[in-house]
Amino acid sequence: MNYAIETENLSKKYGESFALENVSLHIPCGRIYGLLGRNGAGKTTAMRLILGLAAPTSGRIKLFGRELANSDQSSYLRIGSSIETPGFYPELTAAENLSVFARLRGKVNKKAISQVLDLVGLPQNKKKFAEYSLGMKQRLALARSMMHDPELLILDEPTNGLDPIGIAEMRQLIKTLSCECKKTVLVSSHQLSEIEQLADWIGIIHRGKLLEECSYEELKQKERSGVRICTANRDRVIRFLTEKMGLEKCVILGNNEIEVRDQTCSSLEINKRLFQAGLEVSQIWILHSSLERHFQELTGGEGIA
Ligand SMILES: Nc1ncnc2c1ncn2[C@@H]1O[C@H](COP(=O)(O)OP(=O)(O)OP(=O)(O)O)[C@@H](O)[C@H]1O
Repeated sequence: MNYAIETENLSKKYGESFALENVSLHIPCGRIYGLLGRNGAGKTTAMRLILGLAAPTSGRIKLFGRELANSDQSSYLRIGSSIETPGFYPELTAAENLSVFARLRGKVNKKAISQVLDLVGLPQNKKKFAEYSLGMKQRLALARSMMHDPELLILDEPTNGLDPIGIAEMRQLIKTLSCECKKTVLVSSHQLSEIEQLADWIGIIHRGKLLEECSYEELKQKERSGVRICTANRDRVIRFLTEKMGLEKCVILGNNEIEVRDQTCSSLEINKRLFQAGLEVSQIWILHSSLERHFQELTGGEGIA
């Protein structure tokens, strides 16, 4: 597989603390890669290191298959990014703002500005940036990162602060950029549902460490089901399940609740055996585990968002 970005044991220390510790990322070309983690997990730090905005403490970064070397910054020209809160001039319109940033890059292509504003769905009118809604500001930030038609987009929490409709629109826009414009996208979020609906590849980062990296399909396979039992005889039921039925993965959830994560036995069978043993069950139901629980397990119970 070809990777747009590869990092090898990338670490960043601030004082004595690791913001990022031995993180090896693999972002496949042409895909949407979601970097998922709680606030402070290290997502922005990873992106800043990849973009050369901060120097790693140790580790290596490859962009488009080439090791980043101080003398050669050409790979950065192939990247567009929107990281942290991008600054715009409040008294200028969207097109005027983009024109200023284009000038900083060396050339102003009015057609490209107009095209990119169309692409992100921003009207080309006299409205000033100061009068923009948050959603429009986010779109303009995306437009700015796209102006030079980069192959790779690095977007730090692009849906932050947006309402549900704005989130859905931004998601659709990113998908269009990937599917129709063939861009590689690295996008971060602390929202599990967001990444779940957007990304083809997912990296889960927690306290500076990459806990898991896999395709969306692989992650989906980790969803598993179980059986939840509500009973006043919790301790007797759990003894029966483990000793008499040989079910190993039984977890106490509360005073009256048990979860059987062992999938060797159906809920029907469990119910029947408990009934035959005279153990009263007030409720029993099949549980389809969500990815959220998988993450909770990965992060030692903390969950994602
Ligand atoms: N310049 C800095 N100096 C000191 N500590 C920093 C600096 N930048 C980040 N950190 C610390 O590194 C850790 C990771 O921060 P980072 O911003 O990368 O997390 P994040 O996953 O992007 O979080 P958020 O979703 O809140 O933006 C945090 O503990 C943060 O306080």
